[in-house]
This record gives sequence, structure tokens and C-alpha cells, in this order.
Amino acid sequence: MIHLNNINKYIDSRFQRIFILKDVDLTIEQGEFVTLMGPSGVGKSTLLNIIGLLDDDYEGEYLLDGQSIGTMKERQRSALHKSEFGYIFQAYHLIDELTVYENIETPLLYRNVSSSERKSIIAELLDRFNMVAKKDLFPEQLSGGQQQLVGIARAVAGKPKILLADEPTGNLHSAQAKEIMEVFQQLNREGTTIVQATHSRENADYGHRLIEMMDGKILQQVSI
Ligand SMILES: Nc1ncnc2c1ncn2[C@@H]1O[C@H](COP(=O)(O)OP(=O)(O)OP(=O)(O)O)[C@@H](O)[C@H]1O
Repeated sequence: MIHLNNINKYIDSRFQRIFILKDVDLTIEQGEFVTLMGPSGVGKSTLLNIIGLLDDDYEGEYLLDGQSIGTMKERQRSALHKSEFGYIFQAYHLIDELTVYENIETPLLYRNVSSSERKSIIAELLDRFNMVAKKDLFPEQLSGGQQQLVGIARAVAGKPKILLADEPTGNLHSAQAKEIMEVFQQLNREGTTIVQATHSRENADYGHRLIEMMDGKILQQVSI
């Protein structure tokens, strides 16, 4: 479903070219649950942004379900981003003017989910994440961990085809992290392809394949 061929991303400074991603080849099949690992700064977020169609400033070929992303018009890419992907960001990117409830509702509105179905999906997520009492609060009234939970609820609410998660449990305590990984596992069993970047080996163990990165390159891949 995701084919990256010889992806390079670099920044030219006055005296040298600095590679953020170097000769990256990666195939992710539909229904896989894969984990990107590696020290800070090796390019995990950059790779997730490229896969999620949030960054088109790179060289190489990206085929998504056989369609070449590079030759697509911006509008088509943006529509694909909205229809195919759920994205959990390291910084939560919640909408400040919307309540917890409304933030979680946004992807469901894009997907034309009926009002009664929206209510039931959101109620289930709020309950699962212990956030029922917070549903009418705004992001600034929440702790970092709670904001992260809302970001996760929003990303999974629309049952995206592909879920991209950048350090999804970074701000959560271990019981919450386990809960989130179990939500991921359940979504994956229902067919969602998942790509997560994490420093946590425990989180990686929920997936099928571990992709180790170093200095913008894929060092090795192992099945779990
Ligand atoms: N737009 C940019 N301009 C300059 N440097 C950039 C840009 N985007 C990313 N980088 C650099 O590319 C490298 C890879 O960054 P990236 O955020 O992908 O790393 P990461 O592996 O996700 O790290 P972390 O685990 O800390 O999130 C870093 O050294 C970063 O400073």
C-alpha cells in the first residue's frame, strides 16, 4: 500500500548538504503495524510527515495504493490526506477554539458520519479514555497528557485506513500508554494500517515489524 523508493530529503546550507533522509526504501503492506525506532533526530517524524502527505519537499518516488504522489495536484493530495490518514502528532495540534468533544468530532464531520453515529463514537472514546467529565473543556484547560489523549481520540475516531502516530504515548503514564497500545492493536485487527514512531520498546512490541533508523537511513528491519 505504501511504497517509498529512494527517498532523499536534504537541506543545503552554504557549505554543505545535510541529509535528513538518505536513500530510504520502504514498503508497508495494508494491515501491517510497523514501528520506527532510533535516537532523537534520525528522521522518524520527517518520514511520518512524508508518508502522511504533510511534506512534499523531497526527492524520490512515493506510491500510495499504486498512485504516484509526486505527480498529484496539491488539492488531490490534501483530499487523500484527509480521507486516508489519521495522524497523532508529537505536539497535539488540537484546535484551541473547540472543546474536547468538538475536537474529537472534526474527522467525523469530514467523513460525513451521521449525527447519532458521531455521538455514539465520541461517547465511547471519552469513556474509554476517562475523559467524560472533560468533554466541554478547551485544550488549554487540560494537562499535557489529557491533550495527548484527545489528540489520539481524534485520530482514531474516524477509523482511518492508515494511522500515523509520532511518539503517541510520550506524555502518558504506563497504564494509559498500555490502554492506547491496546486501542491501536484493536484498530489494527479491524484493518487499520499503523505506522508509529517511538522510543519505547514496549510500544514496539505491539507491532509486527521494527524499523531501526540511524542518521536518516534505515539501518535494519526485524519482524516481531
Ligand atoms: N525543516 C527543517 N529544517 C532544518 N532541519 C530540519 C527540518 N526538519 C527536520 N530537520 C532536522 O532533521 C533531523 C530529523 O528530524 P526528525 O524530527 O525527523 O527526527 P526524529 O527522529 O523524529 O526525532 P525525535 O525522536 O526527537 O522526534 C533533525 O536533525 C532536525 O533538526
